[in-house]
Amino acid sequence: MFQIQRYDSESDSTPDTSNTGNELLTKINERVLLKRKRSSKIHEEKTTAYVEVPQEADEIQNTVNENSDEHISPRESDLNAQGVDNDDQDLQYPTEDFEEHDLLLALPEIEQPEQTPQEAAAVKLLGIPDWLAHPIIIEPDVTQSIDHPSLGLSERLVKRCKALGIYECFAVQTAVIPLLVRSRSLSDVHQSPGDICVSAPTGSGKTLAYVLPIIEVLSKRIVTRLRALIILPTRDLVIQVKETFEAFCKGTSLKVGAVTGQRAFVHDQEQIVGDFQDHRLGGKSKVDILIATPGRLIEHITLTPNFTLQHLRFLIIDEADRLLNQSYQDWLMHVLRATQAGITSQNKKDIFGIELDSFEIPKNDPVSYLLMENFMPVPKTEISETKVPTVLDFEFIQKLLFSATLTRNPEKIASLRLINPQYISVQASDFSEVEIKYTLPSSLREFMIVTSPTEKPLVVLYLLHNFNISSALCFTKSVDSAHRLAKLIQLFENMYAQTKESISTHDVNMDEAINQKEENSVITVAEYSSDLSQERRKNILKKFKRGEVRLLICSDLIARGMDLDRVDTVINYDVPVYMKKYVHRVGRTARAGRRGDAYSLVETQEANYFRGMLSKAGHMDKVKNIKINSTKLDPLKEVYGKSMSAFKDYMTNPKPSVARYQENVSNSMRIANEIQEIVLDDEAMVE
Ligand SMILES: Nc1ncnc2c1ncn2[C@@H]1O[C@H](COP(=O)(O)OP(=O)(O)OP(=O)(O)O)[C@@H](O)[C@H]1O
Repeated sequence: MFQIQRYDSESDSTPDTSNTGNELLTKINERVLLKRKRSSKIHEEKTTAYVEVPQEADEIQNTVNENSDEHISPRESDLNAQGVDNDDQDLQYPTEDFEEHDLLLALPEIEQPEQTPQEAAAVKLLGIPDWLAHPIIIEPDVTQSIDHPSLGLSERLVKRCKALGIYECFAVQTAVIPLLVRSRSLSDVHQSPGDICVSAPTGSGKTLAYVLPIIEVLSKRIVTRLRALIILPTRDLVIQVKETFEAFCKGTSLKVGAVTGQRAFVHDQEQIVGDFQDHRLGGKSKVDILIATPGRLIEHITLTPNFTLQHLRFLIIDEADRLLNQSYQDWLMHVLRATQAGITSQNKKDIFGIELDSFEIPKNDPVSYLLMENFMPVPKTEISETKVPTVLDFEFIQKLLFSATLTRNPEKIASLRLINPQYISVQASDFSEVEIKYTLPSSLREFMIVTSPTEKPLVVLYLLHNFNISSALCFTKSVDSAHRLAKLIQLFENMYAQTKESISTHDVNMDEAINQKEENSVITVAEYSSDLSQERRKNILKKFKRGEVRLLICSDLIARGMDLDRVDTVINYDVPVYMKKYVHRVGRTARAGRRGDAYSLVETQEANYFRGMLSKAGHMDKVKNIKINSTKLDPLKEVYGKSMSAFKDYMTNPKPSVARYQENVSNSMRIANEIQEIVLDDEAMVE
């Protein structure tokens, strides 16, 4: 065994030639150096082939090449003579380079310069920040009685919860509610309340985890100001969350508003701002809590006079990973800027055209706590207690991110400028790193059925008629397929109903079947997609919730966040290409601890990909393979054949309403394709 010795400039000046260790070390160093030189030369050649080299650099390069002989290092010629690394012989280097590199060889002892804060921040950005890498793990079965003092909920709110059937807090609520309610009474007003990222499975109760504490904290307020803003990706979700807030706000004076692109802009304005002639930022807010989609929100920030986010106490980004992946993601920058309060918001002048007074100071909300505090001692309210005017204005806003598949992309997280963040993750503590990303409800059973494309509708019908399904969602890959499948199943059910009434299948009247209303079917089916008006969608959801519609055939519009508590089964008619989408779709069942089943119909050629996707997510062993023997489908085949003919008839001989539908389909297909591309991009970024 030879000894490795320190090699430094001093020992180099007085080399001990008798020391074989040092000789070896010298050789090693020189070989390393030659290799390094070779690779840098190769790299140089590669780069010069593509990159325009500045003239100066070109000249240096030429000089080196012209005088190459003079630049052969003495040590290199020695090595050449010894036959070491013959393949390096064609390389020649300037001597100065050797000297420069000598100190960096085999046993370097270089003093590391201290990282500047900027460098440290940049390094941090490259990897997952520590707080995100080490979540606070909450076991899914942790619960707490709703009136337990640790939650800090008032008697009034506890009573309201009980009236609405909430007696215990779920795990995510047990963890998050005390953090938010307690921060209200922090005695140290110089400390920011701290932002929170929450990842918890679908249906685990994330909505109430922010609804209850927001109501609790804000119900102490005296004047109406916009203090809580909840941002969601779709209109349907905005409506759903608004309804939840309204239900729990009952009995308080809190006012809840919602803005989406659904209604006229002026209607929105009238709903949220009392007076937009007289400039008093926020002074005339009509709402305490606003729920919005990002697009319409930005419109209000830019175009609605007196609409301000300066009073915000809570900023909630629900379905955060979806929102942060939106292609029009700069909404976030606008929102964060708009939250900047008072005299530091000079930049708002340029961005939003804020009016300035004669001293070049932006005209402020005359009752803004922050502004008044600059001139006089102002009484603190419970709500303003935690507000800390600091260099970064948005520090006194508590930001909360919620998702079942929270992004761990550091760049996205950085864009939120989180302050003292905590990451709370609801999952079994023995879960692996992969599973942290995709935690599914434990009450969910998952199955896959490998089948041919032509048998898929029959398999759906077989499941519906044999698997004791009372309320199901069936996901297709596009709006168009949702419509076609819904029509086909409706026709089948109408004909099936007729055969049930013991009319011979030969007597089935196709026209009658086509015109029959869905109520006459054995299983009532409806389509739910972005093709339908908001009003129609609302009605369909109502019917579904009442049990009047048993099967909803839908596009991915409903895949995220929608809470339909009756759903006992999810069918993936077309399997999703991304795991994230799979998680959200199957998460429409098995909610709030109830049981639920998910069936994925996988076409033979998709099977490998689908299995690969599940294995990559560490989820393969959770999905059971079931086989449906073709003979089991036989009893359905006769009626199915007839309904198929009726369906073809329906598609090829368009009645006026069908013609309208076909026109709609081609329009919506075009739009859907465009959207699909954006969505695919977004999802791909996440995967
Ligand atoms: N403490 C509770 N007790 C009983 N039911 C609850 C409780 N908390 C929430 N729920 C119910 O559980 C269902 C799912 O809740 P919620 O929609 O908030 O889930 P989620 O975690 O947001 O799911 P997703 O990720 O799919 O959006 C809702 O119907 C809700 O009313």
